[in-house]
Amino acid sequence: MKPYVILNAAMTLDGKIATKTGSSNISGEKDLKRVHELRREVDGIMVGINTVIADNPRLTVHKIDANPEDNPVRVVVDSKCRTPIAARITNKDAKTIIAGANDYKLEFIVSDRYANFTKRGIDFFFSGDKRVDLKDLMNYLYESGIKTLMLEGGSTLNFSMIKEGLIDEIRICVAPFVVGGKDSHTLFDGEGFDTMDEGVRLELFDSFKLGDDLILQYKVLNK
Ligand SMILES: NC(=O)C1=CN([C@@H]2O[C@H](COP(=O)(O)OP(=O)(O)OC[C@H]3O[C@@H](n4cnc5c(N)ncnc54)[C@H](O)[C@@H]3O)[C@@H](O)[C@H]2O)C=CC1
Ligand SMILES: Nc1nc(O)c(N)c(N[C@@H]2O[C@H](COP(=O)(O)O)[C@@H](O)[C@H]2O)n1
Repeated sequence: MKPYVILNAAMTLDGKIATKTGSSNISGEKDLKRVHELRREVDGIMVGINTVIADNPRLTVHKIDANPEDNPVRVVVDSKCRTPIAARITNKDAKTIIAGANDYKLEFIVSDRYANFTKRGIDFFFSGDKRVDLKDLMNYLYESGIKTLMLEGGSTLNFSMIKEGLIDEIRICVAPFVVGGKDSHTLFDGEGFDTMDEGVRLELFDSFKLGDDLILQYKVLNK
């Protein structure tokens, strides 16, 4: 079993979610409110470790009125358990689960870092050898009560999740500017598919303007 997974992201018209320097302020104010309403609705919110390092996100509901119990469980996909102890996702605002890979587990669980994390109430889940096994992780999250999960990037995790058939819905804010750059992050990076035929098919079910931005909402078809 797996949670219902909604990928939400903001990109420029040319498909970039961050520049090569990590600059990623893309959404307008109205879109950020939409994002936080979605955060309030879901049980969990998941990002890759590079997003934690680049953005130091809170991953809580903080741009609209909310109670602490509205915050989703925060999940970081972090094979080598590199999450900085001072990262905001380790604070007490919400529960946090760090998903690591088995090859790095033994060394990590005897470290002071592990003791510090567990003292802060952070939970760990290990699966896969060198990389987190995302199917296993989805099953674990579902069994832990996370029935709806918002995926908030970045590009590498987005691609692994869609390749594994784990994304059900995609909600994209397209902002009216371009930044270019072959080293910028796009909505899906990873290794990519070789041919267009292998591409994951989507069905647009809603689109609307929000402030200056355009919101596109798709169902994922061939999972
Ligand atoms: N505009 C937007 O909506 C958003 C933009 N971003 C941007 O995305 C950038 C970060 O993206 P990325 O560098 O691609 O990193 P990422 O955040 O996708 O993290 C990828 C890392 O996760 C780990 N990982 C472990 N198991 C994995 C698996 N099975 N599959 C994939 N990854 C696995 C690996 O260490 C991998 O390098 C940042 O600059 C951030 O600002 C991130 C979220 C939203
Ligand atoms: N929807 C959206 N629009 C943007 O313009 C963004 N840069 C992001 N980024 C995601 O939101 C995280 C920051 O969350 P907090 O406000 O700190 O809680 C960031 O890490 C990305 O996952 N999203």
